[in-house]
Amino acid sequence: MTTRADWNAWAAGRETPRLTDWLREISEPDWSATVTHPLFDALAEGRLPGADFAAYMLQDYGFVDPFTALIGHAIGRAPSMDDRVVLGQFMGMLTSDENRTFQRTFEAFEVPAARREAPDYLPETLAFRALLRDTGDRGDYAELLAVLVVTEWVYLEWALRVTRAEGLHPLMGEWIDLHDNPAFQDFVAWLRRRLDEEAEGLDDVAFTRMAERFRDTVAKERAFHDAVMPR
Ligand SMILES: Cc1ncc(CO)c(N)n1
Repeated sequence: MTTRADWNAWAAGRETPRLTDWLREISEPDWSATVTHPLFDALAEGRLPGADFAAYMLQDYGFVDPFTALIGHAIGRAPSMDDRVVLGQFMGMLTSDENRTFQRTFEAFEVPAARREAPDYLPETLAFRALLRDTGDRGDYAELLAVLVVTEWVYLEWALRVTRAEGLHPLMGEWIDLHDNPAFQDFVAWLRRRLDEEAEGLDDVAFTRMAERFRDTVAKERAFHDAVMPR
């Protein structure tokens, strides 16, 4: 399912095959389950209680920490200054605007300092953190890109998909804005293009490792959002 031969067979039957389209397809049904997750509809339609939004954001901040480190690894392992510039600019946004959205959310919904400092991470959050750390420590550049393509493309897709309620809480609106704005769309397009390119030069073992990493990341996305969905 994840070999270069599988990809070649898939590509042979298509006019304009893209590696990242194939990766997405072999990651079903988890991909679509994440993009269409009811958590995002509840959030956008103003049906997610503030305390549940804050609880989700607290778990997600546990994602963002090793995710930021992973981008650092990607900047270090990138083959060119061009790539470092794009990744560095994304890192800048993440550690300024996005980081402040988290801080303001914790303040607005009165997450106690003790919970912010020592969050009770769900098993699914811990599993995602472990994947991000492992990829950051051991992954080659294509694997790092695979994780980035999943995490950012999935967020772009749900953010473009949802319908916002009028009078939505500004912080929930901000969370959507961070993931559907034109600069973010450009970044996701760049990530996809770079992974499409980098995969061409991989040997068979590295290719499968990259594709497995992509599928595993999608599975982690689905499990994380299932776990943070209030029931
Ligand atoms: C779990 C998760 N995946 C992706 C993103 C987007 O970076 C996020 N904030 N959280």
